[in-house]
Amino acid sequence: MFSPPLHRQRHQFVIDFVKRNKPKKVADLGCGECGLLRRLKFHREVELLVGVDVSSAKVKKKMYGLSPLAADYLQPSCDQLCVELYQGSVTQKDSRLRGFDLVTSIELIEHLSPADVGSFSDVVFGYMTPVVVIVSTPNSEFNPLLPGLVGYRHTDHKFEWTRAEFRSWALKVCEDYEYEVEFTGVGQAPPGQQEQFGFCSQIGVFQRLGGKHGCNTFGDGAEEMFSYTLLFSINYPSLRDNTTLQRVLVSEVLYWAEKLKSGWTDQEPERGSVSTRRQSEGAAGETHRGSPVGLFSRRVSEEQDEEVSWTNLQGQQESCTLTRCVAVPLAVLWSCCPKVRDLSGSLSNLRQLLLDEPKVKLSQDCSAVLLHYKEPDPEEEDFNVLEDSGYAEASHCSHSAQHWEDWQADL
Ligand SMILES: C[S@@+](CC[C@H](N)C(=O)[O-])C[C@H]1O[C@@H](n2cnc3c(N)ncnc32)[C@H](O)[C@@H]1O
Ligand SMILES: [Mg+2]
Repeated sequence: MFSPPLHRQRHQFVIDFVKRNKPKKVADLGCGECGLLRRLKFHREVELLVGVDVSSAKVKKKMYGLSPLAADYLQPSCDQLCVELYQGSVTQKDSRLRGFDLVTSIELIEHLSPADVGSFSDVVFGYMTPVVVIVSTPNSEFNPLLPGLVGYRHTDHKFEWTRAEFRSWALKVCEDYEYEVEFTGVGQAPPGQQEQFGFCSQIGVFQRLGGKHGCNTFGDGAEEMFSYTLLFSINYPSLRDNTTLQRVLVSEVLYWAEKLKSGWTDQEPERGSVSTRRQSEGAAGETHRGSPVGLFSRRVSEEQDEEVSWTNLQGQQESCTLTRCVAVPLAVLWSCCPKVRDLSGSLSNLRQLLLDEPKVKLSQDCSAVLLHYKEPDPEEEDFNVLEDSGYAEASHCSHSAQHWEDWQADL
C-alpha cells in the first residue's frame, strides 16, 4: 500500500533527523531485529549506538549484522563507533541509558499496557532524560483506509490511539518532564484525505527544554543501576585508537618502503641504498658505520650474506652474519606517501610511532627503515616489468631522495 513500505518510511524519518542534527549517542528502544540500528551505524557522527528490546531472541537473530565489516578493519577511519545491545524492558531504569542525544521508540508503546506506558514515560523522559525523543505509534483514525483490517493492526497491540489521544499523552509528558513536542507522521493518506485521516503512523518529536544544556537531574552522585543484560558489544576500529593507528601505519610504511626499495634497487641500482647490517643472537640490526644508510650509495658488496668472526673482550670467539640492507629514510617515506603523512601527522611522530614496533627495523639513528636486500632473481625480472609500476611512484620520489640530507637535519 505504501511506497516505500511504511516501516522503511519510519526508519527514514529517524535517519533524516540524524543527518540534520548529528547526535553522537543514539538509543533505539524496542529495537527488535536491529533494522534501524543497522542503518544508523553508517552515520559517521554517531559514536555510541545502543539497542534495547525485551526479547533477546529478536535481538540475537540479526545482531551480528552490526559487526564491523572487513573494510572497517582494513581501512579504518577516524570515526569512532561503539555498538551495544541489551535485553531489557523500557519500564525498567538502567543508568547506561542516561545522557543520550537521541532516543527512538518506533512502534513500541502500543505494545505496552496502560500502566507500562506510565512507567515508559517516567523511565524515558524522567530518568534517561535524552535531548530528543522520537516516538511513533499507529494512528487509529487511519485504520478505515487499511483494507480488510478488523480490530487492531497487530494482535499484540494493547491500544491504538487517535491523534487526539496521542496528543493528550504527549502534552502531559511535556508538562511532567519539561519537554516540548512537535507532531508529524509518515504514510500519507490519499490526496484530499490527509486532514481527515492523518498519517498512518503518527510521530511525536520531543525536545528537552533547554536543549543539550538543559537540566539533567542526575549528577555525579547518581546511583548506578544495571537492570538490562548486555547481549552484544563492539568497538569499531578507529584511527583515534593508538593500536589501530599503529597497525595501519606500519602496514602502510612497509608497503611504501618495499615499493621505494624496488624502485631504487631493481630499476636504478645506483640510487639504491644498500648497507650492511649485523645480525647476531639477541642483538638484531646494528648498522655498520662506514656503509651509511639512507645515503643512496652503490651496493657495498656483491655477496648476499657474509659470515664474520672476531674475539670479544672475554677472549671468546663470536660470529655473526652480515646481511645487506636497503635503508629507506623516514623523510623520504614522509615526503612520498600522503597516507603515511596523514596517519602520523609529523615526521617526528612517525619515528615515535615506529620506535617500538617489532615489525619495523629502524636504523641505529632511527632515521630510516631497514629492509632486507635480496639480489633480484633474473627469472622474476620479466615478471616485474609487467607489474603496474611501483617504480613510477618510486622514481617520482627520486628528487626527494636527493634532498635526504636536508630532511635528516629535520629529523
Ligand atoms: C513492532 S516491534 C518494532 C520494532 C522496531 N522498533 C521497528 O521499528 O522495526 C515492537 C518491539 O518492541 C519490543 N518490546 C515490547 N515490549 C517491550 C518492552 N517492555 N521493552 C522493550 N521492548 C519491548 C518487542 O519485542 C518488539 O521487538
Ligand atoms: Mg506495533
